[in-house]
Amino acid sequence: MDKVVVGAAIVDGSGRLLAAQRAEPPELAGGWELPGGKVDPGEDDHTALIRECQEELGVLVEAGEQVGGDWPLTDGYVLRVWLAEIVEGEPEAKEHLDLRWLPMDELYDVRWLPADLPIVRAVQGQLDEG
Ligand SMILES: Nc1nc2c([nH]c(=O)n2[C@H]2C[C@H](O)[C@@H](COP(=O)(O)OP(=O)(O)OP(=O)(O)O)O2)c(=O)[nH]1
Repeated sequence: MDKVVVGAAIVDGSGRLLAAQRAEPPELAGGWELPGGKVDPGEDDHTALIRECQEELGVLVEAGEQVGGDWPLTDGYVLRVWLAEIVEGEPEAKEHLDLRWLPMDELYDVRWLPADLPIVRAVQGQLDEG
């Protein structure tokens, strides 16, 4: 079975998407991603999503619609992504190099990790649909 990474497409009240810049490993450092991480053994996806946002950003999020299905990553991992909004706290880069709130017309101004590009396009499409 595929191993699962969960990611949060966190959107604020102005329709901006939160992008986070990876600090490690060296081959991914500097690239931008959606906050999230690996689902622990025995943990469900939703719990992992909430936990990772708490650990990485110090915020409580509420998950909404899923964005697509299983997005392929390397090494037998898949990435599952949900739209999310912050219900408590201000995001801080606790584990990332930097954070940026990207308005929809600046979505591609950061160097997204390769796996994330189609996901960001899907997020944009889903937000456009309303
Ligand atoms: N969180 C996240 N990971 C992504 C994205 N795109 C992408 O290719 N990945 C890859 C990078 C990593 O190889 C893997 C996630 O691992 P991670 O290092 O964030 O997981 P983790 O926080 O649980 O940390 P660890 O247990 O490996 O220390 O998925 C994304 O948008 N968000």
